[in-house]
Amino acid sequence: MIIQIYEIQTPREAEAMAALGVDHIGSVLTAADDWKQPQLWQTIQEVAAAGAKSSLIPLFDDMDAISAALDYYQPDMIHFCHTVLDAPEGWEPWCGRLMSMQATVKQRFPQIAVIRSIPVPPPGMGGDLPVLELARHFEPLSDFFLTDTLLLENNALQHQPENGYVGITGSICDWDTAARLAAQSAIPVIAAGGLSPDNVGDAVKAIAPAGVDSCTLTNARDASGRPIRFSKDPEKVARFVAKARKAAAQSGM
Ligand SMILES: O=C(O)c1ccccc1NCC(=O)[C@H](O)[C@H](O)COP(=O)(O)O
Repeated sequence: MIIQIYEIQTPREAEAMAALGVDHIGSVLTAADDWKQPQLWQTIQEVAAAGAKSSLIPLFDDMDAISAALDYYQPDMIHFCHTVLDAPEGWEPWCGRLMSMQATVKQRFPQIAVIRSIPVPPPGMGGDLPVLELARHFEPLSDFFLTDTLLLENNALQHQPENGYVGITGSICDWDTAARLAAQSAIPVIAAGGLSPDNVGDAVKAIAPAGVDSCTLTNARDASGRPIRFSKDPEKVARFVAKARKAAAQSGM
């Protein structure tokens, strides 16, 4: 069972995550014109030194900036999180262009694995969205899928926390759809979206994924109880790891 934790941006947090048993340690590049960050380079070096694997999300589509960042950071994985289904021109043309991006990454950086987020609506919503069909398009050019929660309002796509990208909602997706994706995919599927120490065990049993991922509900919280982005709560991460591994063992995974 792969344990993946996001929004690790400093060497100290990377060292702490690896010590807690986290396998994939994820970081984020928020802007194409600010992709080069020496502290993040040190963070990715720390991940490797600690024996974990680094994953990098570019929240931009500038292929030159993405290539320069991959050459500089040399992460183990690049993670693409596009919403895809919100494309004004329709999801299929946009999916084709995103597949070209993944093909370019694989050609230029064959040693870097590709994680592709697959948007999954909240429980009982968006049943007509082509989630499984979308995954079949991406599968030949991906090494991992990540199921992540796509926020909807009255079954219509609403703005995601990071516009144009699926993720960090702190809300669960439809686990039946996630389970169907895990069953149909020939590549490992990591379950994400609103996972916490309290529900990760149920998610493992419901989805039977190759891994689980968390961001919001393993973050530290401010005085008002709101999650603090880019600040992890080590005690929550430790409980998340323990509960996920216990559920995997109980399920014979
Ligand atoms: O980590 C981010 O800042 C991020 C931003 C935009 C899209 C995806 C992002 N992270 C990808 C992840 O795998 C998150 O851990 C995943 O979305 C789960 O988030 P949460 O529901 O907060 O657990």
